Formats: sequence, structure tokens, C-alpha cells
Amino acid sequence: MTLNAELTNTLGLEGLEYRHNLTKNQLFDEALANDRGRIRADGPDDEPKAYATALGNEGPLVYYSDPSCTGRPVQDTFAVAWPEIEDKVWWKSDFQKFDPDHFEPLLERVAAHLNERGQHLYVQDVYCGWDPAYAVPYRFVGEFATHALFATNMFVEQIEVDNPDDKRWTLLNVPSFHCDPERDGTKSQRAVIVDIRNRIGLVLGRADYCGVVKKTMFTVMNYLLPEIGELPMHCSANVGSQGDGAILFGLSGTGKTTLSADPDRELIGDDEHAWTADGVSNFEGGCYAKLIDLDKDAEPVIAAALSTPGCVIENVPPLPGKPMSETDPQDLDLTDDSITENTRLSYPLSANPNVAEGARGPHPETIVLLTADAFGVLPPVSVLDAKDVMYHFVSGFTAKLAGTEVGVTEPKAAFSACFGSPFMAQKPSVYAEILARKMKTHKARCILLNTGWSGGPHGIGKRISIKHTRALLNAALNGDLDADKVDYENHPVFNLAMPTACPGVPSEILNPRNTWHDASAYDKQAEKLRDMFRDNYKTKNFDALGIEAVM
Ligand SMILES: Nc1ncnc2c1ncn2[C@@H]1O[C@H](COP(=O)(O)OP(=O)(O)O)[C@@H](O)[C@H]1O
Ligand SMILES: C=C(OP(=O)(O)O)C(=O)O
Repeated sequence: MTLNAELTNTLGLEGLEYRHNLTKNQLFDEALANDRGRIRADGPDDEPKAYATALGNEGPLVYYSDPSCTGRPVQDTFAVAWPEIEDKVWWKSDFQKFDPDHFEPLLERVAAHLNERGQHLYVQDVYCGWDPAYAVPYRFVGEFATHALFATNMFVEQIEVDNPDDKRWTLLNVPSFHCDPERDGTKSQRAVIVDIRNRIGLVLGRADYCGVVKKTMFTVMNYLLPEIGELPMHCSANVGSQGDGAILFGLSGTGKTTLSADPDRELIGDDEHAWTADGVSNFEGGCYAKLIDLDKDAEPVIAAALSTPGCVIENVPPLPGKPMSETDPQDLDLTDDSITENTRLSYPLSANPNVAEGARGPHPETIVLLTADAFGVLPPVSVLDAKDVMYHFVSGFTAKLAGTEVGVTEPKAAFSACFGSPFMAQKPSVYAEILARKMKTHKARCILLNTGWSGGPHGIGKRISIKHTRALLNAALNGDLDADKVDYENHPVFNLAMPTACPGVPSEILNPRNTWHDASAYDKQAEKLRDMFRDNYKTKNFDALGIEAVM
């Protein structure tokens, strides 16, 4: 079937011009020519809205999303509640039911809108997943070349998949279509809707944060993989020189990207993976790193990627008085959060000189649960047993950091099951059971690594340094924190095993109580957080899922 016929069949589009499978250079040129000024309607008029830097035709593209959408539009995210999936999907505030009766009329209206405008669309055929056993063909269809370039950077360009036409997902990205909540059954003008029955994703209205293009597909993978008994994970992954694999689960901003980009270990990926019978493999072909306050010495791989041709820099403001076309990306002010805290860089895995062959690796020896505790009370590192792992995995505690989700402007406590509740399309117990089985089979060790605050809560204490976090992580990876190598002290409130020594880290910070001026204030704060864990356990009924309480 021709592309035209396929898009008429799937989406009802007719007679449109498709710019299909352009190269990155072509997409870059198209973005400069066509997205300029169409994006960020209220941007400074004298500035083009998407442009190249001094690296000329091949330099990074700087992109500005709509000012109301510099993070994921959580309140506007839905799945169509078809009867065959209704019992399986885990409905929650950030993944809501979309009335099936509204879906087809809405899709027809979107198609009519595009047919009427008669504008060209960008169509990029890529794949989600590096392992042919589960990879899903992913067709991005959208109005903006920038998003098409992002999709090409972030997904896998070629993988042999059996019967691709029967597996293909199509994501239609139409920022120019504004929903009418009353007519369309949405909550606002924008909507991100997943239709599992027909394998369609719809991104409508002011939902033009690039992250939507990847996280929507991640949600899909989180639905599909458990159906074949395999585990999708919101984690980064890398592998050491001895073939020792590690995965790092964590919510946004907890350090997956930062800590996995280690010059001494091969990267498998920074955000979304599968753990299957064959080991760990990446869903993505690129990384999407946060740029705010980037410490270029601590994060050299990300810093170097800033200058890589074809990358997309998102929402970093221009330097005052300097045209972007003359700006070296290394000179950008990465502390500038005047547009958003959630400034980003999308780069292909190839921008990292140290990537594992085929973005795949072995079964992990070490599993890291990352948390960024803004209360300042969890230990920087704790060693978990099987019971602790399940408890902390389904609890998914962290501080939500400002920026990544629309409306979050300061750190706040979050319990996000499986360290990715917004994207976990099925119930947490589904993922927890597969994880427990795989960990047991492969005898993986597990630590809880806190990249959050030490010496007091956010505002009083300081975020633990990346240097110390890396030293703790490396010690765990080397086995230096295993029970036969080091003594542990028990945390009386959280019932966690805290190592008493670690190479490269002052011992006194390993027990967080020592880092507070006022130990009784620490005890109170620790009890407050423990009570939040307990409430979350009770509210979400984890007992009924067979998860044992550990605190
Ligand atoms: N100790 C630490 N460990 C990891 N990241 C830290 C630490 N302290 C500060 N950070 C910052 O926190 C952010 C972590 O973001 P990132 O690695 O992109 O998280 P994720 O990939 O999990 O969304 C980065 O901006 C990093 O510089
Ligand atoms: C891109 C996102 O994820 P992360 O911050 O984990 O990269 C996101 O949540 O929008």
C-alpha cells in the first residue's frame, strides 16, 4: 500500500503532501525554513523561533515550545477506554479515560482540519526498541519538522521486524488543532490520547514539548511488553568493562541520564529500556538530557553533545544581544531558567562515543533505585534485600522537581509507582512481579541511591554532589558495598541498611542524621516521610498486591 493510502486508512488524511523519511540534514533545513516563527507564538518577534547556531547548516537546532507547554501536559493525557483494555489499563489522574464515542469524531475533525489546510506533513518511519523480538515500528506524522527531527534523533532508524504493518503505531502530532472540550470530550484545548485498539497516538493543541513525542510511545511499550511477559522500565542502563550490567530506575530529574553517562562504562541508554530473556535493551536511539545548570566537568558527554550536528536544544533562551546564528552552543547560558527549568538537549546515541553495541547489554548485576529526596532524610545509599526492593519499587518515592510536568514549579513529594507512574499503562503489580522474577533468576544486587538533599531539606540543605553520588554508585557496581565487604548500620526509621564506609565519600554523610545541625529536627522530618510512605502503602492497597511493608 502507498503511504498516501495507508494514512487515509489509518487517520483519514487525504490529498496531503507528505515529506517522508527525510534525512536529518533535510529535516534540519526544513525546520529552519518552515518552523521559524510558527512555534512559540508569543516569542520575541525580532527573533526567529527555530534556528541554527554558528555551527551552520549542521549545527544544533534551537527550538522553543509553546510557553504553556514546556513540560508534559499531565492533566491532558488519556487512553481511549475501549472495553477490551478497560480492565487492564491502570487509570489514574495522569492517565485518564477517554470516551470511545468521542474518539472517532475527534480523529475525523483533526483529519478535516489538516485536509482543509492542505499543508504538508512530515512522516518519519522509525522503530521503538533495538531488539527485533519486541521492537515496534513507529510512524511519526506531524506538522513540525522539528518534532520529526526529534523523533529521528530519539528512535531507532532501522531494525528488521517481522510483519511490521501489523505492529506499526502512528503518532499524529497537530499543534495547530485546538480541541473544544465540550465537543471533543477533552479537558482543555490540548490533548495527548493513546488508542491501543487502533495503534494511534494523537497529540493535539498546545502540546508541543518534544518530550511528548517520546513519552507517548514509552506509554505504549509499557502496555505491550507485559503482554509477552517482559519488563519495560523507566530506567537508564550501562555496562562496565567486565560485562557487568547496571540499570538505574528513577523519575524525572533523579539522575538517570547524568549517572549513566559515565566515560568508564558503555551506555545502553538513558531513559527507557526492556529487560527481556535476552538481557537489557534500549527502546530509544537517543538521549534527552536536562540542560539546566549543566556541570560540564561532571557531565562531559552531555556537554560535548551540545555541539553535535543535528541535535535539538529546547527552550534555552538566546544570549542577550547576540543572534543565535552567531552563538556557539557551548556559550549558551545553561543557568537561564527564564523560559523553563526543563531545558533539554536531544542527541542521538551516536553523539556518545561510548555506547554498547546495538544499545543492548547483559542481564544486570546491579539494580539502582534512584530517588531525589527533597526532605533531606533518606541515606545517600542503602543496600536493599528482595523485600525492600519490591516495597521501594512500587512506592517509587522521589521529589518531583520543577519543570518536567506542567504546573510543577518547586520540589514536592511524589510516590510514583515503578518510578514512572505516568507512563505505566498497566497496574504496578504487573511490573513488580516480572521484576521480582527476573532479579531472582539473575541474582541481581540492589541499592537505593538518594541524589537529593543532605544536611537539611530543600532550601536549607544542599543537594548531594554528583561526585559523591558517583563514588557511591561505583562502589556498589564494584561490589564494595556488598555484605561481605562493608558493615552496615540500620536506619531506625526507614529500616534501611546504610553502609558505614565508602571509598571517596566522607563516612559522616552516610548516615543523614549526622549531617543535620539539629538531630531532633531530623528525627521529626524522618518520621514525617516514613508516615507518607505508610499512607501511600495503605492508600494504594499494596498489601493486597502481596507487597510486604518494610517500615
Ligand atoms: N547528586 C546528583 N546526582 C545526579 N544528578 C544530580 C545530582 N545533583 C544534581 N544533579 C542534577 O540533577 C539533574 C538530574 O537530571 P537527569 O540526569 O536528566 O535525570 P533523569 O534522566 O532521571 O530525568 C541534572 O540536572 C543533574 O545535574
Ligand atoms: C522527558 C521526560 O522524562 P525524563 O525527565 O525522565 O527524561 C518527561 O518526563 O517528560
